[in-house]
Amino acid sequence: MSATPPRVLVLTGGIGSGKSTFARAFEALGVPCIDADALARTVHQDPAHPATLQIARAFPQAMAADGRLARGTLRSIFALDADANEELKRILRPAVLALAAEWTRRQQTPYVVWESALAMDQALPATRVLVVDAAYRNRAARIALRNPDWTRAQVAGVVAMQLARADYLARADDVVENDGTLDEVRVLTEQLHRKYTDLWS
Ligand SMILES: CC(C)(COP(=O)(O)OP(=O)(O)OC[C@H]1O[C@@H](n2cnc3c(N)ncnc32)[C@H](O)[C@@H]1O)[C@@H](O)C(=O)NCCC(=O)NCCS
Ligand SMILES: Nc1ncnc2c1ncn2[C@@H]1O[C@H](COP(=O)(O)OP(=O)(O)OP(=O)(O)O)[C@@H](O)[C@H]1O
Repeated sequence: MSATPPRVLVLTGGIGSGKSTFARAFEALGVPCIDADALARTVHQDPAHPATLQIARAFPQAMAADGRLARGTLRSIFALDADANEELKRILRPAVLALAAEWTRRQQTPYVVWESALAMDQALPATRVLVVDAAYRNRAARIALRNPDWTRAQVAGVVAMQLARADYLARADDVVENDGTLDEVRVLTEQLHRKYTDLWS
């Protein structure tokens, strides 16, 4: 294990902007990446986790019969109720942060990537923030391909509950545009990786 923990590059942006796509490109360059949504899922899909029990007390209508948080609740419950969404994030945040910090300490690279759509409204501890930005029409079209069961209104509902584009951009150290091809994603990621390696090696 290295003496100093890796720097944390927070990779953020709105739903469908391309965070996971950039995370895969960083991974291909040997940078360890972790996804806050996936960590949240390990928590709320464990019926015995204290945070899941807390969610069940606050939102019994959001639970599946097996005691896990039901998938699909983002569209049907949390996107429709800002207070409920804040409460869900407040419950999950400490558990997600603890898992992310513990994972980070085990990495041995100069930096790691934490991917999260909620990075900035959740004030994740970051060395640097990289925002993925894409035109709304591209995001909506990509989400429609990835999640064919989501209506346009549901996509718009989730977008409305996230930070505004200007707020993401205002808090970015770096911004990367994702309106081109996957080849362009690879090239842009290589450029960013060179920059971060120069900064942090
Ligand atoms: C609400 C949940 C159960 C919905 O799960 P579901 O499988 O239906 O959606 P999925 O996880 O694939 O999310 C899809 C996308 O929606 C966006 N999103 C997810 N949760 C939220 C939220 N609470 N608020 C705004 N956008 C969100 C992200 O862009 C995400 O990638 C899940 O997304 C979740 O646990 N969200 C909270 C995550 C959280 O609070 N993390 C703490 C970070 S520190
Ligand atoms: N440049 C691109 N060209 C073609 N398809 C892309 C591009 N970028 C992303 N996609 C596709 O768009 C969809 C959304 O991208 P991705 O999952 O990376 O976004 P995200 O920001 O992680 O989304 P979420 O917040 O929902 O997790 C995926 O199916 C992905 O394969």
